Amino acid sequence: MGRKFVVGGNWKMNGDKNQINEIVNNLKKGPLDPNVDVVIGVPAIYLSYVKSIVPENIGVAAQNCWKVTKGAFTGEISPAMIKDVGADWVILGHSERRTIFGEKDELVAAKVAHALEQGLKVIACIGETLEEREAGKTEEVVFRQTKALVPAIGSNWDKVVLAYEPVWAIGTGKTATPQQAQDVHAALRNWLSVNVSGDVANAVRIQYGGSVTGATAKELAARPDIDGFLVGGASLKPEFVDIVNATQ
Ligand SMILES: O=C[C@H](O)COP(=O)(O)O
Repeated sequence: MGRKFVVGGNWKMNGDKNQINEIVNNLKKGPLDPNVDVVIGVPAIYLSYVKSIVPENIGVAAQNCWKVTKGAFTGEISPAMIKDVGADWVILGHSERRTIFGEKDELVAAKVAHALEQGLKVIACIGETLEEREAGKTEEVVFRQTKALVPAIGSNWDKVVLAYEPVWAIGTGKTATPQQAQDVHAALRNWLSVNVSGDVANAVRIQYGGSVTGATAKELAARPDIDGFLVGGASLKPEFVDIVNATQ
């Protein structure tokens, strides 16, 4: 069976109730391809609100969480809390968490392990910086980031979506070419077949993220190892529907 296309909208730190109503109304209007999994990553403070207005067929994700259930961690939220308000996904290891907030591979892995243990599904992000790409280190970097996740994921690969997001393409308007993205996705799948298993490599969905728009989505989606997108800026706009429907 083929891999089901999965499109995430990562709103980042954007939106207020008015804008959220507009985005959700637009998603309701769609129409959204029923053969695509859609997940929206919303600011933590709006998780409950979004859950109360969004149709059941759209998944809701937190954009981060901490690595234990509860305790003295001011400002953090736990996977248990995310589940308690009805959301069942979390985005972890986003490059903005890694670069702005200094999250290292080990911390991302600990968060992934705990989120999975608590029953959340995880969009785990990896990707190289421009400097790393120009130094020819793209594969080295994404393999290192993925390797750190392997023990954290264990036998839960069916609850994980990998998001390959080259940092130089995020929010820059500079989308990776379909071939650049396909090459990294194929290399990742090959790495997984050698280091995890052939079954996991075949089944895991790998999203591309980085300046995806309604105009660029179709060509990217046509590549064999691109199984969906993680969309930032365009997920706040009506064109998100076109991105969801890119395989039609
Ligand atoms: O999580 C989404 C990515 O950071 C992509 O963001 P962008 O589509 O605004 O480039």
